[in-house]
Amino acid sequence: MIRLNAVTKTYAAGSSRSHTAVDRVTLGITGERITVLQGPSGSGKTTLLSLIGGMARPTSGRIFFGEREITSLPERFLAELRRRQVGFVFQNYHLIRGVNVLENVILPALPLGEPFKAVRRRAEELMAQLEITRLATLPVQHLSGGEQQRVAIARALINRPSLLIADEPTAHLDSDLSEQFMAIVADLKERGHTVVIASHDPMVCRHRAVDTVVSLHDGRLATDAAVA
Ligand SMILES: Nc1ncnc2c1ncn2[C@@H]1O[C@H](COP(=O)(O)OP(=O)(O)OP(=O)(O)O)[C@@H](O)[C@H]1O
Repeated sequence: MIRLNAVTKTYAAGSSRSHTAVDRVTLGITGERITVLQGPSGSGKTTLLSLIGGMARPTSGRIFFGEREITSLPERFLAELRRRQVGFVFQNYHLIRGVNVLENVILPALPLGEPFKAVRRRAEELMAQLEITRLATLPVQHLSGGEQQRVAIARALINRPSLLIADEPTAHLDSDLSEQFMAIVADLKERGHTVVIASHDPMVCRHRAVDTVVSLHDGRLATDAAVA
């Protein structure tokens, strides 16, 4: 479903602060699978996720989303692709402060014009699965880190994205909720979605639903091992 061909991302290219975060990575992420990116802090996991999800452009190399090359698509097309096809769970959540939990979950669905009742029902189902129903009317800034993380997960799933990207999604969850997150993504996979997770969490890397673990070191791919 997603192919990266010799993709490099250099921040501040051409300046004295230039830093290559992703270095000539060639990677195929096939549909209906869960892929985990692992690697030490600073190895380029977040940068690689943002390239895969069309949030960042490579300095060189080519990226294909399905049959479509997205390497140099104009921003408005990339934004449309992200809105319709990609759900993101960011490391620091990116929730909208001053807006309650239910509204945060529902907001990404509004520009797509689906009947509000259907969106609300789906939001309520996701919130029940993630055990945040009782928080629905609270402003997000009143929540703990783990609660905010679960809101971010529900929000990422509201548009039923074909690709879910999650950056350290279990970092603030206890083991039960981490298992719950993995059960949700395993279910997404069964329903034909593709999931890419960056994680240090051994439970995530070894989870039975994970198909592929990709290791990054200094922006380079180290291994691409199938998980039994
Ligand atoms: N916007 C930026 N400008 C300059 N350098 C950056 C930028 N974003 C990331 N980097 C650098 O690129 C390298 C890779 O960062 P990245 O966040 O992709 O790593 P990571 O593996 O996700 O790390 P962590 O596990 O700590 O989140 C790091 O050395 C980081 O300092």
